[in-house]
Amino acid sequence: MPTLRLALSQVNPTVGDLAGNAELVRTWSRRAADAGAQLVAFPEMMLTGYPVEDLVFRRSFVAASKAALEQLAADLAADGLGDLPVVVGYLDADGPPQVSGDAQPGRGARNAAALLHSGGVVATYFKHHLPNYGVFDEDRYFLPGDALTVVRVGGVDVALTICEDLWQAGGPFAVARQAGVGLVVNINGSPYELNKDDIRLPLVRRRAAEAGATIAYVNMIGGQDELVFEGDSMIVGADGTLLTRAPQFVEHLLVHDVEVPAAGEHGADEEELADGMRVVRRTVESLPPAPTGPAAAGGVMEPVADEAEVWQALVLGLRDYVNKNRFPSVVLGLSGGIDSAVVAALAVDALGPQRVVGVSLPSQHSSEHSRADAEDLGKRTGLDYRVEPIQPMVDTFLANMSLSGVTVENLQARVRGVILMALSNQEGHLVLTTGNKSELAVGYSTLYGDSVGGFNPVKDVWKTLIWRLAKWRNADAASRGETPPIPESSIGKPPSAELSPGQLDSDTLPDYDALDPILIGYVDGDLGRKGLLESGHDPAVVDRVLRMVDTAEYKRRQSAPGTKISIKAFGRDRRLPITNRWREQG
Ligand SMILES: Nc1ncnc2c1ncn2[C@@H]1O[C@H](COP(=O)(O)OP(=O)(O)OC[C@H]2O[C@@H]([n+]3cccc(C(=O)O)c3)[C@H](O)[C@@H]2O)[C@@H](O)[C@H]1O
Ligand SMILES: Nc1ncnc2c1ncn2[C@@H]1O[C@H](COP(=O)(O)OP(=O)(O)OP(=O)(O)O)[C@@H](O)[C@H]1O
Ligand SMILES: NC(=O)CC[C@H](N)C(=O)O
Repeated sequence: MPTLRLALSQVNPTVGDLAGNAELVRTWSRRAADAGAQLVAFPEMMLTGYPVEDLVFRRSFVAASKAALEQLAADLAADGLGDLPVVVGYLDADGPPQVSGDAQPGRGARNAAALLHSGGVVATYFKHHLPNYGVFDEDRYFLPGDALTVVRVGGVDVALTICEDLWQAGGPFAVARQAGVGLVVNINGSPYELNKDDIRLPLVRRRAAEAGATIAYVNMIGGQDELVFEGDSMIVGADGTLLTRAPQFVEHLLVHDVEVPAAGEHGADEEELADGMRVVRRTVESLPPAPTGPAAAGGVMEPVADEAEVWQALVLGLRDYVNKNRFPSVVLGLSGGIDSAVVAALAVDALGPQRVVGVSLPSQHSSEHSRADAEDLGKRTGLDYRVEPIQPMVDTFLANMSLSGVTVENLQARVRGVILMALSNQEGHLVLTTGNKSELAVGYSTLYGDSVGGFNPVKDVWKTLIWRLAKWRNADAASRGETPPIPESSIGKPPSAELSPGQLDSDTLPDYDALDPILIGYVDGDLGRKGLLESGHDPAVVDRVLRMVDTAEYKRRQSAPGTKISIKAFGRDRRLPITNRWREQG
């Protein structure tokens, strides 16, 4: 059987940066060539970044993507890489003009892959299965392709496929079997969700069986607004053997020698096969010489603990949001509580302590331990720690307006928000907001107060998971002989907003140990009241919690973006009307 040395480039593109992304392809193709690769693959929509959303409707953007692809092919040849087949994702269009005012906006646009060789585009493939659920809206943007592209590379038939093609049975992988291909390259923009890697491997195995071929799966890494991509690139043999698997959340060149059956008789250039799909065949004439030595061992990355995985996802999501939007630094309020402590530790891991400003904003209700814990966090992490007392400003409001009760509670949170935004305007920091998913679910935050900010690293993290993350991060530091970043007393103390004397979260909310399972069932699991009661929850608590969730939609709709880590994050994953009289019954 012929052996082909594959290189999968698990890289971090930036949406809209066509020149920068093309440069990444050139750099990583050079690395692949230096490693002796005979075919290198890059992720879905590599040239444009992913997802590009309504940029698809910009004719100028589509034209720029196509031009960048042609230019890239020429540049690779000029770099001396003309012999190396390079598979790269990009945005194409072969339909009528795209204007968002059209009856069918975006029709004609294609989520495409190209194989570049000898200075040109040898073959293109258009994604067949378009995901249109959860965070994906690809029916809004793209037309599905109806042809499987098969390229003969060094005596092996290689089929090109894109992400969702792998998630559905039938279509390209079934056609690949009929076409007798030896290898299917699948390029991805598959966003992270906790435990998705456990689904991905069996899925790739199923498709290997369906196609009767080796599968080379390459996924991007990096943050893009609310999504973070983890990589998890891998190669699985036709018999389901996991041959190699890349680490998550880091750029990586996965190089592996695969033995693939030699291609048979060359079929017709175009023929109709199963599922109404055609096969289009192309040939790459020359290849880099077969490598003399073995490929450096790619290895098989073992899964890590859930907390470690989520921590890495949150760090990368935050780092890329800050850096790709070109913020020099971030600022957040440090209350001495667990949420702001975890966000500060994430920010320090993402950006380094010199790019994180933490501000203690004490009022007359702030306890001594809160101030001390905030200061202790500052010392442990080395961030830029500051103190800005808010009581004089709150008192000025109260001297000029007659306010009482919750209004005064919210006033304190809002004065803090004003101060953080002032520091942002004055010094250029991005404000991080710290509300966890449980608080967002029940609306336990002050609009334009503690919810103020441009990005929320823990938006999709349930409160009970916040505690687990804090404990894991501290233990991880201790195991390396480092100072744990989060003060133990911030982890142990009962949660409190400290907006009125002796206030505790438990005055208003059920304990988080009782609250979170109900919220997880209702939000992540889409259970109704009946389903929640069948799961054994107290009916009175369920009714109270569901009401809080339903009536807090207006707060969530105005909330800052934050990294998705769960199966259903607030935002695009869960779209509900704000004006809504429907309440769960019986
Ligand atoms: N449907 C709708 N569409 C648009 N806006 C709507 C609305 N319904 C109310 N509103 C507006 O929202 C206002 C009420 O919201 P808001 O001003 O936020 O105030 P509200 O939700 O009444 O109070 C905030 C609660 O969060 C607690 N809190 C605050 C800060 C931090 C923490 C924490 O521990 O993390 C907890 C605080 O103790 C208090 O119980 C209304 O006065 C109205 O202006
Ligand atoms: N005294 C304070 N000094 C600085 N920031 C504060 C202070 N109090 C609240 N904040 C900010 O407002 C956010 C909401 O905090 P709050 O104490 O009201 O409840 P929380 O959701 O339990 O958060 P945490 O666990 O961080 O205390 C905090 O995470 C912090 O960013
Ligand atoms: N870009 C895509 O087609 C992604 C869809 C796929 N179900 C995934 O999450 O991996």
